[in-house]
Amino acid sequence: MRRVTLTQFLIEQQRAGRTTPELRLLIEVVARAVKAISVNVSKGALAGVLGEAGTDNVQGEAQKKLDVIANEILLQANEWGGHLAAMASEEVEEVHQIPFDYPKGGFLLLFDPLDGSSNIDVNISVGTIFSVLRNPEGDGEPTEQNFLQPGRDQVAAGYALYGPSTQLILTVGDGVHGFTLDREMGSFIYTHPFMTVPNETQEFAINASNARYWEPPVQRYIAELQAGKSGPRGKDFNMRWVASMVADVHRILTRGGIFMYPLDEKCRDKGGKLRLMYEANPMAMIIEQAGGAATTGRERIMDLQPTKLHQRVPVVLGSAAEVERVTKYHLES
Ligand SMILES: O=P(O)(O)OC[C@H]1O[C@](O)(COP(=O)(O)O)[C@@H](O)[C@@H]1O
Ligand SMILES: [Mg+2]
Ligand SMILES: [Mg+2]
Repeated sequence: MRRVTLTQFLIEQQRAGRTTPELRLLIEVVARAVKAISVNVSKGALAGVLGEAGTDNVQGEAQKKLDVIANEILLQANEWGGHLAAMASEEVEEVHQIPFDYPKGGFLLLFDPLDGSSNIDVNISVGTIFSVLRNPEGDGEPTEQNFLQPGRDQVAAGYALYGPSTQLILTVGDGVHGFTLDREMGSFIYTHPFMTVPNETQEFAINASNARYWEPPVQRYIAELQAGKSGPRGKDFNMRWVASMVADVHRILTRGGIFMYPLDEKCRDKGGKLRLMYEANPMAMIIEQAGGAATTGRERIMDLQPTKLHQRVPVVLGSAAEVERVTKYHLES
Protein backbone atom coordinates (compact mmCIF):
# COMPACT_ATOMS: atom_id res chain seq x y z
CA MET A 1 0.00 0.00 0.00
CA ARG A 2 1.33 3.46 -0.90
CA ARG A 3 2.09 5.48 2.22
CA VAL A 4 1.46 9.20 2.04
CA THR A 5 3.43 11.36 4.44
CA LEU A 6 2.23 14.62 5.98
CA THR A 7 4.66 16.48 3.69
CA GLN A 8 3.25 14.82 0.58
CA PHE A 9 -0.29 15.48 1.77
CA LEU A 10 0.48 19.17 2.33
CA ILE A 11 2.14 19.50 -1.08
CA GLU A 12 -1.02 18.02 -2.64
CA GLN A 13 -3.12 20.53 -0.71
CA GLN A 14 -0.87 23.31 -1.96
CA ARG A 15 -1.12 22.12 -5.58
CA ALA A 16 -4.91 22.07 -5.25
CA GLY A 17 -4.83 25.68 -4.00
CA ARG A 18 -6.11 24.76 -0.53
CA THR A 19 -3.01 26.01 1.24
CA THR A 20 0.01 28.20 0.56
CA PRO A 21 3.72 27.30 0.75
CA GLU A 22 3.99 29.48 3.89
CA LEU A 23 1.13 27.72 5.68
CA ARG A 24 2.47 24.35 4.60
CA LEU A 25 5.88 25.09 6.09
CA LEU A 26 4.33 26.44 9.27
CA ILE A 27 2.34 23.20 9.74
CA GLU A 28 5.48 21.15 9.06
CA VAL A 29 7.35 23.02 11.78
CA VAL A 30 4.49 22.46 14.22
CA ALA A 31 4.53 18.75 13.29
CA ARG A 32 8.28 18.61 13.94
CA ALA A 33 7.76 20.15 17.38
CA VAL A 34 4.98 17.64 18.07
CA LYS A 35 7.40 14.79 17.31
CA ALA A 36 9.86 16.20 19.85
CA ILE A 37 7.09 16.55 22.46
CA SER A 38 5.97 12.98 21.71
CA VAL A 39 9.51 11.70 22.43
CA ASN A 40 9.54 13.47 25.79
CA VAL A 41 6.04 12.30 26.73
CA SER A 42 6.79 8.69 25.85
CA LYS A 43 10.08 8.59 27.78
CA GLY A 44 8.29 9.71 30.94
CA ALA A 45 10.19 8.87 34.10
CA LEU A 46 13.21 7.68 32.07
CA ALA A 47 13.83 11.25 30.94
CA GLY A 48 12.92 12.77 34.30
CA VAL A 49 10.11 14.80 32.75
CA LEU A 50 7.29 13.85 35.15
CA GLY A 51 6.12 15.87 38.14
CA GLU A 52 5.72 19.51 39.03
CA ALA A 53 7.84 22.30 37.58
CA GLY A 54 7.44 24.27 40.82
CA THR A 55 6.00 27.31 39.01
CA ASP A 56 2.52 28.69 38.20
CA ASN A 57 1.33 29.82 34.77
CA VAL A 58 -0.55 33.03 33.95
CA GLN A 59 -3.83 31.40 34.96
CA GLY A 60 -2.51 30.58 38.44
CA GLU A 61 -2.33 26.86 37.65
CA ALA A 62 0.64 24.78 38.82
CA GLN A 63 2.84 23.92 35.84
CA LYS A 64 4.05 20.38 35.26
CA LYS A 65 7.57 19.87 33.91
CA LEU A 66 6.07 18.66 30.63
CA ASP A 67 3.91 21.82 30.32
CA VAL A 68 7.13 23.84 30.40
CA ILE A 69 9.09 21.49 28.11
CA ALA A 70 6.32 21.30 25.49
CA ASN A 71 5.95 25.08 25.54
CA GLU A 72 9.70 25.60 25.04
CA ILE A 73 9.80 23.11 22.17
CA LEU A 74 6.94 24.83 20.33
CA LEU A 75 8.29 28.34 20.89
CA GLN A 76 11.82 27.49 19.77
CA ALA A 77 10.83 25.44 16.73
CA ASN A 78 8.48 28.12 15.44
CA GLU A 79 10.70 31.11 16.14
CA TRP A 80 13.13 29.92 13.50
CA GLY A 81 11.06 28.46 10.75
CA GLY A 82 7.36 28.93 11.09
CA HIS A 83 6.51 31.90 8.83
CA LEU A 84 5.12 33.53 11.91
CA ALA A 85 4.78 37.04 13.23
CA ALA A 86 4.03 36.04 16.83
CA MET A 87 2.77 33.28 19.08
CA ALA A 88 0.45 32.94 22.06
CA SER A 89 0.53 30.06 24.52
CA GLU A 90 -1.46 28.91 27.52
CA GLU A 91 1.81 28.98 29.44
CA VAL A 92 2.85 32.55 28.52
CA GLU A 93 1.02 35.65 29.71
CA GLU A 94 1.95 38.03 26.90
CA VAL A 95 2.20 37.68 23.14
CA HIS A 96 5.53 36.01 22.23
CA GLN A 97 7.12 38.05 19.43
CA ILE A 98 9.42 36.51 16.84
CA PRO A 99 12.98 37.86 17.35
CA PHE A 100 13.38 41.35 15.85
CA ASP A 101 16.22 40.56 13.47
CA TYR A 102 14.14 37.89 11.76
CA PRO A 103 11.67 38.73 8.94
CA LYS A 104 8.07 38.66 10.13
CA GLY A 105 5.71 36.11 8.63
CA GLY A 106 2.03 36.43 7.82
CA PHE A 107 0.60 34.17 10.53
CA LEU A 108 -0.14 34.03 14.24
CA LEU A 109 0.16 30.70 16.05
CA LEU A 110 -1.70 29.92 19.27
CA PHE A 111 -1.34 26.76 21.31
CA ASP A 112 -2.05 24.77 24.40
CA PRO A 113 1.34 23.01 24.50
CA LEU A 114 0.27 20.19 26.81
CA ASP A 115 -3.43 19.55 27.26
CA GLY A 116 -4.65 17.29 30.04
CA SER A 117 -1.77 18.09 32.41
CA SER A 118 -3.44 16.27 35.30
CA ASN A 119 -2.95 13.02 33.35
CA ILE A 120 0.81 13.32 32.77
CA ASP A 121 1.94 11.63 35.96
CA VAL A 122 -0.54 8.76 35.64
CA ASN A 123 0.49 7.79 32.09
CA ILE A 124 -2.84 8.65 30.47
CA SER A 125 -3.14 10.30 27.05
CA VAL A 126 -2.33 14.00 26.78
CA GLY A 127 -2.12 16.29 23.75
CA THR A 128 -1.20 19.57 22.08
CA ILE A 129 -3.81 21.88 20.53
CA PHE A 130 -3.03 24.65 18.01
CA SER A 131 -4.75 27.33 15.97
CA VAL A 132 -3.44 29.50 13.11
CA LEU A 133 -4.70 33.02 12.34
CA ARG A 134 -3.56 35.61 9.83
CA ASN A 135 -1.42 38.49 11.05
CA PRO A 136 -3.61 41.52 10.32
CA GLU A 137 -0.57 43.77 10.66
CA GLY A 138 0.86 42.43 7.37
CA ASP A 139 4.55 42.24 8.15
CA GLY A 140 4.29 44.49 11.23
CA GLU A 141 4.63 43.49 14.89
CA PRO A 142 1.33 42.08 16.19
CA THR A 143 -0.28 43.17 19.45
CA GLU A 144 -2.60 41.15 21.70
CA GLN A 145 -5.48 42.96 20.00
CA ASN A 146 -4.43 41.44 16.66
CA PHE A 147 -4.91 37.96 18.10
CA LEU A 148 -8.51 38.64 19.14
CA GLN A 149 -10.10 37.27 15.98
CA PRO A 150 -13.21 35.07 15.98
CA GLY A 151 -12.65 31.35 15.45
CA ARG A 152 -14.29 31.44 12.02
CA ASP A 153 -11.20 33.37 10.82
CA GLN A 154 -8.81 30.51 11.66
CA VAL A 155 -6.85 29.36 8.60
CA ALA A 156 -5.84 26.06 10.18
CA ALA A 157 -6.37 24.16 13.39
CA GLY A 158 -5.17 20.88 14.76
CA TYR A 159 -4.16 18.76 17.68
CA ALA A 160 -1.70 16.03 18.51
CA LEU A 161 -2.73 13.13 20.69
CA TYR A 162 0.05 11.37 22.61
CA GLY A 163 -1.67 8.05 23.22
CA PRO A 164 -0.70 4.43 22.50
CA SER A 165 0.21 5.95 19.12
CA THR A 166 0.88 9.61 18.41
CA GLN A 167 -1.64 11.12 16.02
CA LEU A 168 -1.83 14.52 14.38
CA ILE A 169 -5.28 15.76 13.37
CA LEU A 170 -5.43 18.71 11.02
CA THR A 171 -7.80 20.95 9.10
CA VAL A 172 -6.96 23.77 6.71
CA GLY A 173 -10.67 24.30 6.03
CA ASP A 174 -11.17 21.36 3.69
CA GLY A 175 -12.22 18.52 5.94
CA VAL A 176 -10.37 16.87 8.80
CA HIS A 177 -7.37 14.65 8.15
CA GLY A 178 -5.56 12.33 10.55
CA PHE A 179 -1.92 11.21 10.54
CA THR A 180 -0.18 8.58 12.66
CA LEU A 181 3.45 8.92 13.68
CA ASP A 182 5.64 6.09 12.41
CA ARG A 183 8.23 6.26 15.20
CA GLU A 184 10.86 4.22 13.33
CA MET A 185 10.64 6.37 10.19
CA GLY A 186 10.05 9.63 12.08
CA SER A 187 7.22 10.55 9.67
CA PHE A 188 3.55 11.28 10.06
CA ILE A 189 1.64 8.93 7.74
CA TYR A 190 -1.78 9.85 6.33
CA THR A 191 -4.03 7.23 7.96
CA HIS A 192 -7.41 8.92 8.48
CA PRO A 193 -8.75 10.88 5.46
CA PHE A 194 -11.86 13.05 5.85
CA MET A 195 -12.81 12.17 9.41
CA THR A 196 -16.49 12.74 10.22
CA VAL A 197 -18.52 12.90 13.42
CA PRO A 198 -21.70 10.80 13.27
CA ASN A 199 -24.77 13.01 13.61
CA GLU A 200 -26.28 11.02 16.49
CA THR A 201 -24.68 9.28 19.43
CA GLN A 202 -25.19 7.20 22.55
CA GLU A 203 -22.12 8.47 24.39
CA PHE A 204 -21.50 11.61 26.43
CA ALA A 205 -18.52 13.20 28.20
CA ILE A 206 -18.85 15.59 31.13
CA ASN A 207 -17.17 15.92 34.52
CA ALA A 208 -20.10 14.60 36.55
CA SER A 209 -18.50 15.62 39.85
CA ASN A 210 -19.64 19.16 39.00
CA ALA A 211 -23.32 18.10 38.71
CA ARG A 212 -24.45 20.15 41.70
CA TYR A 213 -23.04 23.33 40.09
CA TRP A 214 -24.65 22.88 36.64
CA GLU A 215 -27.31 25.17 35.22
CA PRO A 216 -30.88 23.77 34.78
CA PRO A 217 -30.57 23.06 31.01
CA VAL A 218 -27.48 20.92 31.60
CA GLN A 219 -29.14 19.17 34.56
CA ARG A 220 -32.13 18.43 32.33
CA TYR A 221 -30.08 17.16 29.38
CA ILE A 222 -27.88 14.85 31.46
CA ALA A 223 -30.83 13.56 33.53
CA GLU A 224 -32.57 12.59 30.29
CA LEU A 225 -29.49 10.71 29.08
CA GLN A 226 -29.12 8.93 32.40
CA ALA A 227 -32.78 7.89 32.37
CA GLY A 228 -31.86 5.69 29.38
CA LYS A 229 -34.43 3.43 27.73
CA SER A 230 -37.19 4.26 30.18
CA GLY A 231 -36.64 8.05 29.85
CA PRO A 232 -37.66 10.56 27.16
CA ARG A 233 -34.72 9.59 24.91
CA GLY A 234 -35.84 5.95 24.77
CA LYS A 235 -32.29 4.56 24.62
CA ASP A 236 -29.35 3.95 26.95
CA PHE A 237 -26.32 6.25 26.89
CA ASN A 238 -22.76 5.47 27.96
CA MET A 239 -20.38 7.93 29.63
CA ARG A 240 -16.62 8.52 29.17
CA TRP A 241 -14.39 11.23 30.70
CA VAL A 242 -10.64 11.08 30.15
CA ALA A 243 -10.09 14.65 31.47
CA SER A 244 -7.75 15.41 28.57
CA MET A 245 -9.84 17.45 26.15
CA VAL A 246 -7.74 16.19 23.24
CA ALA A 247 -8.46 12.54 24.09
CA ASP A 248 -12.16 13.15 24.72
CA VAL A 249 -12.55 15.10 21.46
CA HIS A 250 -10.55 12.51 19.55
CA ARG A 251 -12.92 9.77 20.70
CA ILE A 252 -15.86 11.87 19.51
CA LEU A 253 -14.20 12.53 16.16
CA THR A 254 -13.63 8.79 15.80
CA ARG A 255 -16.96 7.32 16.92
CA GLY A 256 -19.30 10.22 17.79
CA GLY A 257 -20.50 11.61 21.08
CA ILE A 258 -20.94 14.89 22.90
CA PHE A 259 -18.35 16.69 25.04
CA MET A 260 -19.42 19.33 27.54
CA TYR A 261 -17.55 21.67 29.84
CA PRO A 262 -20.52 23.95 30.49
CA LEU A 263 -20.83 27.14 32.49
CA ASP A 264 -21.50 26.27 36.14
CA GLU A 265 -21.46 27.98 39.52
CA LYS A 266 -17.84 26.90 40.08
CA CYS A 267 -16.43 28.52 36.94
CA ARG A 268 -19.03 31.27 36.35
CA ASP A 269 -16.71 34.08 37.52
CA LYS A 270 -14.05 33.02 35.02
CA GLY A 271 -16.56 32.61 32.16
CA GLY A 272 -15.98 28.86 31.84
CA LYS A 273 -13.15 26.35 32.29
CA LEU A 274 -11.65 25.90 28.83
CA ARG A 275 -9.70 28.56 26.96
CA LEU A 276 -11.30 30.10 23.86
CA MET A 277 -8.28 30.91 21.71
CA TYR A 278 -6.25 27.71 21.96
CA GLU A 279 -8.70 25.05 23.17
CA ALA A 280 -12.31 25.88 22.19
CA ASN A 281 -11.74 27.59 18.81
CA PRO A 282 -9.40 25.03 17.23
CA MET A 283 -11.52 22.12 18.50
CA ALA A 284 -14.68 23.86 17.24
CA MET A 285 -13.13 24.27 13.78
CA ILE A 286 -12.13 20.61 13.66
CA ILE A 287 -15.52 19.37 14.87
CA GLU A 288 -17.45 21.62 12.45
CA GLN A 289 -15.18 20.60 9.57
CA ALA A 290 -16.01 17.00 10.48
CA GLY A 291 -19.76 17.69 10.28
CA GLY A 292 -20.36 18.22 14.00
CA ALA A 293 -21.29 21.36 15.93
CA ALA A 294 -19.72 23.46 18.70
CA THR A 295 -21.50 26.03 20.89
CA THR A 296 -21.19 27.60 24.31
CA GLY A 297 -24.67 26.23 25.01
CA ARG A 298 -26.03 29.54 23.77
CA GLU A 299 -24.06 30.58 20.69
CA ARG A 300 -21.68 29.19 18.10
CA ILE A 301 -18.15 29.16 19.55
CA MET A 302 -16.50 30.31 16.31
CA ASP A 303 -18.73 33.42 16.19
CA LEU A 304 -17.56 34.71 19.58
CA GLN A 305 -15.62 37.97 19.45
CA PRO A 306 -12.69 37.35 21.82
CA THR A 307 -11.92 40.02 24.39
CA LYS A 308 -8.82 38.50 26.02
CA LEU A 309 -6.01 36.21 24.96
CA HIS A 310 -6.59 33.80 27.83
CA GLN A 311 -10.38 34.11 27.84
CA ARG A 312 -12.37 31.10 29.06
CA VAL A 313 -15.67 29.89 27.60
CA PRO A 314 -18.23 27.14 28.13
CA VAL A 315 -17.91 24.34 25.55
CA VAL A 316 -20.52 21.95 24.11
CA LEU A 317 -19.30 20.08 21.04
CA GLY A 318 -19.69 16.89 19.06
CA SER A 319 -22.52 15.16 17.20
CA ALA A 320 -24.67 17.90 15.66
CA ALA A 321 -28.09 16.62 16.76
CA GLU A 322 -26.99 16.41 20.42
CA VAL A 323 -25.29 19.81 20.45
CA GLU A 324 -28.43 21.32 18.91
CA ARG A 325 -30.56 19.75 21.65
CA VAL A 326 -28.34 21.09 24.47
CA THR A 327 -28.31 24.54 22.85
CA LYS A 328 -32.10 24.48 22.47
CA TYR A 329 -32.50 23.62 26.18
CA HIS A 330 -30.29 26.61 27.08
CA LEU A 331 -32.15 29.01 24.80
CA GLU A 332 -35.56 27.85 26.12
CA SER A 333 -34.59 28.31 29.78
O1 LIG B 1 -10.15 18.36 35.82
P1 LIG B 1 -11.43 18.45 35.07
O2 LIG B 1 -12.46 19.35 35.66
O3 LIG B 1 -11.98 17.09 34.73
O4 LIG B 1 -11.06 19.19 33.68
C1 LIG B 1 -10.50 18.53 32.63
C2 LIG B 1 -10.28 19.50 31.51
O5 LIG B 1 -9.21 20.36 31.87
C3 LIG B 1 -8.19 20.31 30.90
O6 LIG B 1 -7.24 19.38 31.32
C4 LIG B 1 -7.56 21.67 30.74
O7 LIG B 1 -6.42 21.65 29.95
P2 LIG B 1 -4.90 21.95 30.50
O8 LIG B 1 -4.34 20.67 31.04
O9 LIG B 1 -4.23 22.41 29.24
O10 LIG B 1 -5.01 23.04 31.53
C5 LIG B 1 -8.89 19.76 29.64
O11 LIG B 1 -8.03 19.07 28.83
C6 LIG B 1 -9.94 18.83 30.25
O12 LIG B 1 -11.06 18.69 29.43
MG1 LIG C 1 -5.83 22.30 27.84
MG1 LIG D 1 -2.25 22.91 28.81
